[in-house]
Amino acid sequence: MASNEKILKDSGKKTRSSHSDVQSLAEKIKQKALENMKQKQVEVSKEESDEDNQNSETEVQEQEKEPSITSFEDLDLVPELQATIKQLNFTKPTEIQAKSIPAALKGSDIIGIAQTGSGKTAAFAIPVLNQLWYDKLYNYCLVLVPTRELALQIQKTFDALGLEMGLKTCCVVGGMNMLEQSRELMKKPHIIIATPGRLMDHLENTKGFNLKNLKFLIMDEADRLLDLEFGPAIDKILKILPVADDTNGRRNFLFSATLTEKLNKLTKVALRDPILVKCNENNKTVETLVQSLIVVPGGLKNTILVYLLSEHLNKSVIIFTRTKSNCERLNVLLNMLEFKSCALHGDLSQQQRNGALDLFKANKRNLLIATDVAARGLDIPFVDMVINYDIPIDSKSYIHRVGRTARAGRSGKSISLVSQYDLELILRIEQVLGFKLQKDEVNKQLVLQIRDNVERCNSEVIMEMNRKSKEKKNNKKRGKRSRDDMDKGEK
Ligand SMILES: Nc1ncnc2c1ncn2[C@@H]1O[C@H](COP(=O)(O)OP(=O)(O)OP(=O)(O)O)[C@@H](O)[C@H]1O
Repeated sequence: MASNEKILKDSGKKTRSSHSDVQSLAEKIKQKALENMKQKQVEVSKEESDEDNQNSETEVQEQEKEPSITSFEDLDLVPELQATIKQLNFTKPTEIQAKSIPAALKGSDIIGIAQTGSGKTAAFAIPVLNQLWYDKLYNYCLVLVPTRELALQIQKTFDALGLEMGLKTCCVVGGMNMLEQSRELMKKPHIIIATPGRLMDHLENTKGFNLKNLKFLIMDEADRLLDLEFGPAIDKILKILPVADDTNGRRNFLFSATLTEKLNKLTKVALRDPILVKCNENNKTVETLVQSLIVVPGGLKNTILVYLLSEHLNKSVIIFTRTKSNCERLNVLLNMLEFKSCALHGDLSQQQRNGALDLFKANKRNLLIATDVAARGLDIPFVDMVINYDIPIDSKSYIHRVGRTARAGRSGKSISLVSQYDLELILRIEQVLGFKLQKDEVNKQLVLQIRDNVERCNSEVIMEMNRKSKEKKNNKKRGKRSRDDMDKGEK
């Protein structure tokens, strides 16, 4: 396992840069960003405030402030569900559960807004399963989510809560075998957890599959699903689903940590007099999360990351990057420096993605390097720390990323590596959070001493990655040429 001493020994070189230069450079960067900030009048999380300002036609009634129950026994749930709740050691309902489940059991649509790691999945799964016990219908509930990993995770939560009910669930996500999914859908599952694109594929192409029986539509990470990226698929799905306006119509639950009820896009979900349940709306992130930043002078980001990981050896850490190539590069670099890391990003096959997550969850790798595909929803109970190697471009991504730690009341830490180009983003995030992130200091001498060796390894990694991508391009060209020759041969 790498450590700063080991990396130091390998480098051998002494460095000459003075530390006060690094300090004064950081101050200069900060001043520059503040000037830019004032000059550009950067609005606080512009996309959120734009949505907030748009009038929404969705009339929402806010749930009373105090939760109406303090234990799951206060809820009129079927014994099979009470039993599995106990088996899962859910001793008492979280705030979002205590506030939203009673309203859901009474038949209301729900807009649930609560911090990351606060139990939103069970908040929607429990009322659905309780009603399913009476209705006993297949294709009963559709849960839409933005990522495949989150779909697989929510399926496990439903399976655990529905263990005593003979529940059948089906996960319909991209990157997995379409035919196998069709066969699973033909077995008439009660609960379908899906990403929008693949669900549309099945609705359009899988014979005999339809959602006419649908009684519940759940949108987890609803604000992400209502983003432009998912727009076409979501619109098509909503057009196909049974209408929500009559008394026996479809029920709707929308949940997220960063949903705002003023989203004018909510109207297309056709919510029926939804109850708005907001928990801790003033604190975007949980109190048990310690958040800080390190101002990184140019060219030192890789070194400071390695320094931090060496200072927190054996800790379970998720490192977020903005790009897949940074994700891949860091994974190769950290493994070269004898860290135990794995990568999770959208260019990997689903099998590779699932494999990386399983290795990390089983603590066979204590470092997971990921793009924002892993930012929302993933519930890995013992993540000690989140490091933003690249600062996310919007405050919502920041809130979801750091929310991968400090879950279910546990403590956690996040550190954001801030270069001179990121200071405006950080200032904007701090304005959304409502407080300044504390600034961590590093042992500059040690950082400067390991820099040469880290950067030498990094250059080797970049050369190797460039060689591989050239090889891949040449193979593609060769493949294309041989197909063209074959075509010519056939003519
Ligand atoms: N009542 C409860 N008591 C104890 N633990 C709970 C309870 N409800 C949920 N949990 C646990 O809390 C963790 C977080 O739950 P969940 O993933 O549903 O949070 P979330 O609010 O959906 O988070 P995110 O916003 O990141 O998606 C899970 O491990 C879950 O098993």
